[in-house]
Amino acid sequence: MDKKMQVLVVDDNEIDCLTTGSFVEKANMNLLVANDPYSALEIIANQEITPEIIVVDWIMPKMNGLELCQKIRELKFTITPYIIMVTSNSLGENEQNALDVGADDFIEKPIHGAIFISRLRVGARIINLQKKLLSLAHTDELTGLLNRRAAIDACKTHLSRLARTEVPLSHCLIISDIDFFKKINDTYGHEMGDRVLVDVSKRLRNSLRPFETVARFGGEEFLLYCEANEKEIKLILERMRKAICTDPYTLNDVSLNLTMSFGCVVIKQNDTHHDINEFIKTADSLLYEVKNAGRDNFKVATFASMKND
Ligand SMILES: Nc1nc2c(ncn2[C@@H]2O[C@H](COP(=O)(O)OP(=O)(O)OP(=O)(O)O)[C@@H](O)[C@H]2O)c(=O)[nH]1
Repeated sequence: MDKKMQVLVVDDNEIDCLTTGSFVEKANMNLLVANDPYSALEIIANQEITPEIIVVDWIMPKMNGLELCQKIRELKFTITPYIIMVTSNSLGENEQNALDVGADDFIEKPIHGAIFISRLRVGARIINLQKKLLSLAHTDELTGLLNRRAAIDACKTHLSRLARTEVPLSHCLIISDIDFFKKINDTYGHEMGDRVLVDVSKRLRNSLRPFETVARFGGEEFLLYCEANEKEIKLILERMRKAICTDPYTLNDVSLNLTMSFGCVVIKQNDTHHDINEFIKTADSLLYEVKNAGRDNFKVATFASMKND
């Protein structure tokens, strides 16, 4: 089931806030309340609960709704919130001003409950469309894994977390590639090749924890990112290698076995200022050492040791 839409109501008048809030709850949406624009900006900055629809009263002391709307539009969001401006001051010029500074909708006080709820639903439709687009832009259609662009974004997030942790930790970035994949396509056809890619994706995904990253990086190439030190990652990679090669891949009456090769760079806190592409390049060069040495194996090295090579 879809998660409830997060709606922030910003109004300095507590009674109006209660009335508007009751309509939000009637629309089966989750209500957040701010009695002044500064608290609203704090709630918006909170990473845990980003409001998706913001209902802003125009007339408020210190900062009015128009200014708040402008400030919100200067912020960066993954999903841009839908803003409904509310005012008792409904001259045509005001409506135009509100829309020009970035409001998506404009309604008059006193609020007509049923119409307001319908307008909240318009906002919810726009937010859901944005989510759908984002998911399409980030997902590999065949395997359902993150695609290359989303993988790079996810790695950047992991790296900035590593840079900020207080305990000494290390992370691992792995590039892995199915061995002789072209032969599978050539021998059994593209449909079997696709089936293999889907199955390999599942096996890789199941080998890491949910908060770690598994992405399809290219044709038969995958990027994985996890929290582990050198000793731990060797155990994880051996488990992964076995998960890939032990059970056969089947489609109709065809059943085949395959192997995979892995290059893994261990990243320490001191390395986090480097560009993500340097880590990817390093993992890739380790992968090609494995390919040249006969495949079906992994190679692990710290980023620092590879930089000094
Ligand atoms: N079925 C299928 N094949 C794909 C897809 N994307 C890429 N490929 C194929 O993957 C194959 C990759 O071949 P190569 O790069 O030569 O690699 P390989 O045969 O795995 O050889 P090594 O990596 O050296 O072990 C090519 O034949 C591509 O056409 C896809 O989405 N589906």
